[in-house]
Amino acid sequence: MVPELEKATVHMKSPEHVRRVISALRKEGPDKLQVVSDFDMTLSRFGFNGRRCPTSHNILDNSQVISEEGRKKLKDLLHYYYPIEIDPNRTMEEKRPLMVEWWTRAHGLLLQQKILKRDIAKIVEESEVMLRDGVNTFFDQLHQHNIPLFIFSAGVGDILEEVLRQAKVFHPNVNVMSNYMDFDDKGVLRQFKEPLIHTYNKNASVLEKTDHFQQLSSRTNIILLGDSMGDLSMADGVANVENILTIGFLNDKVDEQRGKYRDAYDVVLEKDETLDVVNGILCYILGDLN
Ligand SMILES: Nc1ccn([C@@H]2O[C@H](COP(=O)(O)O)[C@@H](O)[C@H]2O)c(=O)n1
Ligand SMILES: [Mg+2]
Repeated sequence: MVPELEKATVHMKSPEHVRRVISALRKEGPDKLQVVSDFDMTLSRFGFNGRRCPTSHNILDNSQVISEEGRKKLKDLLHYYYPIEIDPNRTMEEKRPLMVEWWTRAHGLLLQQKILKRDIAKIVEESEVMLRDGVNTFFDQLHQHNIPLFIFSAGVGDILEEVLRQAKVFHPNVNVMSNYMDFDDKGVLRQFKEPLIHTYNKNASVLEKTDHFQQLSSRTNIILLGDSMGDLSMADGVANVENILTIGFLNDKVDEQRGKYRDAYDVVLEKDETLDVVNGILCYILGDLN
């Protein structure tokens, strides 16, 4: 039904459940469907040619507008907190305060740097960010069929929006919820807007000021894409979910995290830098409409 599900990167705890959900999504059609996706390391690539690709935070951290000392401090934070973020032996409850600590300290350092709004396009242009292979097909299929795509990211909203703009995929069906920068009247970064979104609070608790999911109340079928265990709660704010297919990219510490990912996500894509499987599933669901 979806040849891409035969790829060696694909792992499913229950292929039968996956088949059943995909059939239901196809039967009910695009008018009932919405897609909820993480950004960093889900729509963007984790690595290329053996090197890590930057997250939306890293795009800023590594840029020339940050002093050498600032860059070093931001890197030190990454090296300390990232292993905690992905540690399969710690609970989310243990991780939450530490993630708040990481984001707060990193944003505090960025605030000391006099980042200008007008520099964002150049910062992104000069970065090493890469979107996953197949990203154009993904965005174009959703746009063509008026399927809403909600990008729910603990990254930096202004940066990720610019990445999408430069890739020419920021279509009107795309909405973003993320950490946005607040600039003063001279265009200098003065703070990050509330609420702070980190890896383990991507749920209805930070969506109070938006009625995005309420506006889409007839779309009770969901495809959810993520790369973290925290991403699994991104669609918790959707009422009356009928069918949900969760697809998880397992990018890092694969052997250690495999068990948890296979238990939690319907489809796990191990070290797969493409959107081939997602596109194959969408292509099947949209079937004759394509
Ligand atoms: N200072 C920081 C804080 C977080 N990160 C990474 O960003 C990712 C969050 O964005 P999503 O789009 O994936 O929600 C997360 O994986 C952190 O590792 C960072 O690079 N720097
Ligand atoms: Mg991510």
